[in-house]
Amino acid sequence: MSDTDSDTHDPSALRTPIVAVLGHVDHGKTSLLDKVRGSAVIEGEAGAITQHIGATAVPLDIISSMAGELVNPDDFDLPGLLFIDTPGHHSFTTLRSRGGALADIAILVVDVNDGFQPQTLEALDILKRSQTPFIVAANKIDTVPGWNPQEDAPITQTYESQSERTRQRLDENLYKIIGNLSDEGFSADLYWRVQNFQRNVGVVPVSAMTGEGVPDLLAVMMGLSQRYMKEEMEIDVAGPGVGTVLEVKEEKGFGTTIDTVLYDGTVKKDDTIVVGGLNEPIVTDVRALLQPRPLAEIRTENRFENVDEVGAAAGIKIAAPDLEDAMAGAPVRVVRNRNLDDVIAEVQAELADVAVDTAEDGVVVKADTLGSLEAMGNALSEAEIPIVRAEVGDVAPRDISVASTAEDPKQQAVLGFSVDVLADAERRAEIDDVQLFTDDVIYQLIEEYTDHVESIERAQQETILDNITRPSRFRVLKDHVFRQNDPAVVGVEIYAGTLQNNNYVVKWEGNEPTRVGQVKGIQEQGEDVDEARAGERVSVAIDGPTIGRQVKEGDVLWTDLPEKHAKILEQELKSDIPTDELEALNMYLEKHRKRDPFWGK
Ligand SMILES: Nc1nc2c(ncn2[C@@H]2O[C@H](COP(=O)(O)OP(=O)(O)OP(=O)(O)O)[C@@H](O)[C@H]2O)c(=O)[nH]1
Repeated sequence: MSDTDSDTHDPSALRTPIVAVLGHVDHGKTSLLDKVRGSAVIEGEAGAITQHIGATAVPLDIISSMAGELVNPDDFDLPGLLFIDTPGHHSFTTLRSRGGALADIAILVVDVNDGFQPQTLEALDILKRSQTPFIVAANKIDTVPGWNPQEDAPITQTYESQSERTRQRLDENLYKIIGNLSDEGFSADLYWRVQNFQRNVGVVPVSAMTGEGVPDLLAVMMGLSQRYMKEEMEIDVAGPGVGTVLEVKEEKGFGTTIDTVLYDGTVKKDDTIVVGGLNEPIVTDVRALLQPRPLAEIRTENRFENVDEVGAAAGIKIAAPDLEDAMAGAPVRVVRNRNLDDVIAEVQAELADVAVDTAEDGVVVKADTLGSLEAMGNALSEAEIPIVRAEVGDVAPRDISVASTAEDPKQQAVLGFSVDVLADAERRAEIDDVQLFTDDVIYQLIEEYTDHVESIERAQQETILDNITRPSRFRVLKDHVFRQNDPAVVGVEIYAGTLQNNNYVVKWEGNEPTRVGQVKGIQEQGEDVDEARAGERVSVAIDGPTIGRQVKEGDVLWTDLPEKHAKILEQELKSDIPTDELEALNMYLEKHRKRDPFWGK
């Protein structure tokens, strides 16, 4: 960093970049956060890192001592990094600010052995959509066979301590990850080869277990923030605070509180704030600003410490009246010296931004936060599942009532993402026959619902199939005439399809079909059966013809398919009938269409 740069900006006016951690389950998000926090505590001795509500602030000097020579504090004027404590893309989608992601920068954790997994792709999709710069932590390098661990060392030093073979194994896995990133449209490389972090994604090999590569990770994040995000970090330190609700929580002695990440300005005790609520913006006065007590004092009666003022970026618990309807993911704005109506309008505009498109008919969707509701909206729209109502909150009886009025049984469903189902809602669902789906992973939730839709569709098809005449083609066997007529009884072999009792039978002469009679019984080896399938030889009683006249030995006969049935079979049930039946159907259609090209269309 040049001197001129640091001269022109007052360092106190730059806020801490907010960092979020994403990745597939078990790839090590929590461990990596713990490692950074744990190392920071050791490096900084007591009190150097500050525990916020929902976040941990690691100041620049601590980062510098953790990263060693990789981070020279004189090169930076950003105050450090603020790590959001809840990993995963769920919290990431919750953490939004004016139309974008609240996190300024993200770490995508990928298990170096496991590689890309479904939630890695989901996380990438979210990062792409929100245009959040990110780096990839290729985690668990210590599990590469033959690994020689170097506690907390930078990656170059670690590399030098590995055997040729081990290094090769690691490299292979790293290049696989780089290839996967490229498949998803991100040009990526090992971080030390990346010149422009705005254009290329840097991959940092790390171990959350041994701390190897953690110095590199911190250095890259500091560098990236300082170089490309400094302007966005400039805030009006004394200005009215702006933040996002992380969580709405009941707190003994304080009533309903909102855990908030403040990303601009300050919030003070007694400030009037506007908070996004379920029905309308909530206007209230800050009664208390609460921070967790430092670790050493955690045993005291009171878990929180009262403060008079907080500046961005910070995680803070706000206690104020009337917060019951506050929504996680909703905006929080301090009014201070401004027109209240203007601030309310700003909050309303932000809420309108995340409104999910609803249709006349569709499923009911509930989610725990505004951001996750929006993510559900996107995912459902991609899956072409219409939504009739989308709201933040637990599944309540009135959601069931709405779902129960859907005409299409497939839409008599409630999809709840990361929410609870209230007991009376569950009872109501049972009575009203409304299907409830809840999950903490969006794609799984959608999969459960589409499976359900498919099973309904299958059942519908099966009912149709039960009521439809099935095609068949069969031959009257030579020397198997057991009775001439009233009814005629003959041995037949089914070539294709299914011959069923009571089917009418047709014979083609040239292009002309003639109905010759009706099946009045099928016997297989002396036993009465309802149908005979392709390949089987059975004896059939046919009421109508006399053998030797309308029907002769060796004749090929067909089930007489009503035109309407032929049409349904061809247009809707093709994939539901066996191949041989389809073959019989096609031959039958072809015969008819020689005569009348529009038959069965
Ligand atoms: N050997 C090794 N194990 C690791 C490393 N990082 C994480 N693990 C282990 O991998 C498992 C999953 O780690 P977590 O940190 O819980 O993973 P996560 O991504 O936070 O998982 P969820 O929060 O469940 O999504 C744990 O058993 C960790 O001990 C690493 O670098 N090396």
